[in-house]
Amino acid sequence: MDTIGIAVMGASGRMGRMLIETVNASDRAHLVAVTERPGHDWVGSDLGEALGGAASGVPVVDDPLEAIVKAQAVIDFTSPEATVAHAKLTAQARAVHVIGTTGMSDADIAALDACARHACIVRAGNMSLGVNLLVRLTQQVAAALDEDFDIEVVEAHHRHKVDAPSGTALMLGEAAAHGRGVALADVKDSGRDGITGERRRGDIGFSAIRGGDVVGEHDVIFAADGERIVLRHLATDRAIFSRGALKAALWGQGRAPGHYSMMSVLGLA
Ligand SMILES: NC(=O)C1=CN([C@@H]2O[C@H](COP(=O)(O)OP(=O)(O)OC[C@H]3O[C@@H](n4cnc5c(N)ncnc54)[C@H](OP(=O)(O)O)[C@@H]3O)[C@@H](O)[C@H]2O)C=CC1
Ligand SMILES: O=C(O)C1=N[C@H](C(=O)O)C[C@H](O)C1
Repeated sequence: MDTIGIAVMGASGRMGRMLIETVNASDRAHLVAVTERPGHDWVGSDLGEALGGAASGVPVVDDPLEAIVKAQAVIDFTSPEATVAHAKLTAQARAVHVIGTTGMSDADIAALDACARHACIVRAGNMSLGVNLLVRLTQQVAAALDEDFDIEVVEAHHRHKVDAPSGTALMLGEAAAHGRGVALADVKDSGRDGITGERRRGDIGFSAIRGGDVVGEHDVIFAADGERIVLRHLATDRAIFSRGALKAALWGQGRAPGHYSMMSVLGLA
């Protein structure tokens, strides 16, 4: 069977390392190059040796274009700034761009939309099957309940995470808002502190916990007088994200240009 060539951006990161393991274990894909920032210790090395093992023949480069031109799919869990820069190059190369990076601004997303006119982008704040199913369930529950049920999204992550609310929490909030037929921007309440006043009816609240090595935990709470429904996802292994990303890279092959989500990849759209 033919395998597709993958470039992993940000190879030494928590997700970069996980993606390398997942691609190396796959019989449907192989690594062609990986990137790191200019000045990083690994740049100029063989990836296998950088990881402390045998030579792999896969170079670690600091020029994203050098990696992208070799690849049929680029998997990118880096930073918003880097991801937008990569998207422009990936669109020129007409490669599939799988984006897991979170913390994107509206301007970043508009830039990705422009790139998606030329190439297939699959982007999701969470690439796991379980979370994407939870997104669908959240929308259904929100649609079935009225505003007597207050919706709160609570998330927990490791101490190194730099953005809040998490990309997943925002996906869940969007799904709840969609189920209710409102725009999240109109009802979003994040970062409560001090004398906040009473909760506004219909708001969707967000709380973020940061600590230790928590991989990712999300609760969607529907709280009414006398009862509460809690929908929960617990991630215990980053492989759930990298397996989803590889699935998206394969799904995107030969796909028309567009800005797709994991819901399409998983058949949940
Ligand atoms: N959608 C999903 O399913 C998931 C999404 N994520 C998201 O993925 C992103 C990364 O998470 P995580 O792996 O934990 O973070 P890390 O900080 O561990 O990894 C990010 C890596 O990207 C590198 N990087 C940054 N800019 C560049 C650049 N210009 N060129 C090459 N490499 C670059 C970083 O290098 P340096 O350290 O030098 O800055 C680092 O090695 C986050 O936005 C996170 O929220 C995480 C898990 C699942
Ligand atoms: O930064 C992380 O680690 C994670 N980020 C994603 C998010 O922002 O939701 C997905 C997952 O929860 C892990």
